[in-house]
Amino acid sequence: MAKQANLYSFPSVKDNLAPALRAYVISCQDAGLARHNVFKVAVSGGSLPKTLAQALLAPSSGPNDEVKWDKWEIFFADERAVPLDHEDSNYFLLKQELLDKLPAGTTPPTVHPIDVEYLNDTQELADQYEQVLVRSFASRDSVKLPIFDLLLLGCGPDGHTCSLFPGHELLRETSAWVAPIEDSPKPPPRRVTLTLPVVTHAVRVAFVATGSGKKEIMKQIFEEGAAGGLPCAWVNEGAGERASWFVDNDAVEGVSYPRRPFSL
Ligand SMILES: O=C(O)[C@H](O)[C@@H](O)[C@H](O)[C@H](O)COP(=O)(O)O
Repeated sequence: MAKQANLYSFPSVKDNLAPALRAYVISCQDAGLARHNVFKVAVSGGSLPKTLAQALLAPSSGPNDEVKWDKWEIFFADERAVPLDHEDSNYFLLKQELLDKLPAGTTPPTVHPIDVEYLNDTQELADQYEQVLVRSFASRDSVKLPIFDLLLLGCGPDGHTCSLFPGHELLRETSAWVAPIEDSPKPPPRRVTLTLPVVTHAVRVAFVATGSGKKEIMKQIFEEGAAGGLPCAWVNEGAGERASWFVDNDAVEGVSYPRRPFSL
């Protein structure tokens, strides 16, 4: 049986979680660079970009602690079907929180937003984004599924991740890499998302969940496991020890699941 997902819990987001997340992301980056001289990462929306910015915009402490932005290829784990300058856009959020704040003189990462020409048709929007992945991954890694070096995901209060919601038929998607959703329970309703097989196939999957509002859902995810039917728990089951949770103590207070001391 695959080993269990790692649960790392920290007293403070700024002082402990963010530095640990930085170290983790840099180790995934360095592994990606060693494998194929590029770091392919997909990010979610929600609170993730802000925490990520806290982690990655901190000054480097030495040669082993460098974010090599010019080697990053950034994709979106899910995206809302809105223009790229819309306040609901995950691209816009990442841009505001992180990309626009890179130190002056930084060679920017390659970023792959959705093609807004197809906003009126979410199936076409998803198909076009899948083609972006095919162009980047298929010839080099695998033709069956793309293998991201890292996925950086959030966890919703209902146990969703990306735009994969509990009980939704999208969870049964087995062939598409990117799928449309028209009835997201979290607004806005029209989105595209990586599918579950793509998520569980990544080299590493990191979840970030903070605040006491996450306590109840964290109990269900970690105590009931995949049997509870929540997308986050299915990712844990599919990815096993390749999945790591970066949470603050408030989010997992009273949750029965072994915490690991953070180490790389
Ligand atoms: O576009 C989205 O809505 C997000 O990608 C979504 O999957 C998010 O990550 C979770 O809802 C957690 O959001 P919070 O981190 O804000 O709780």
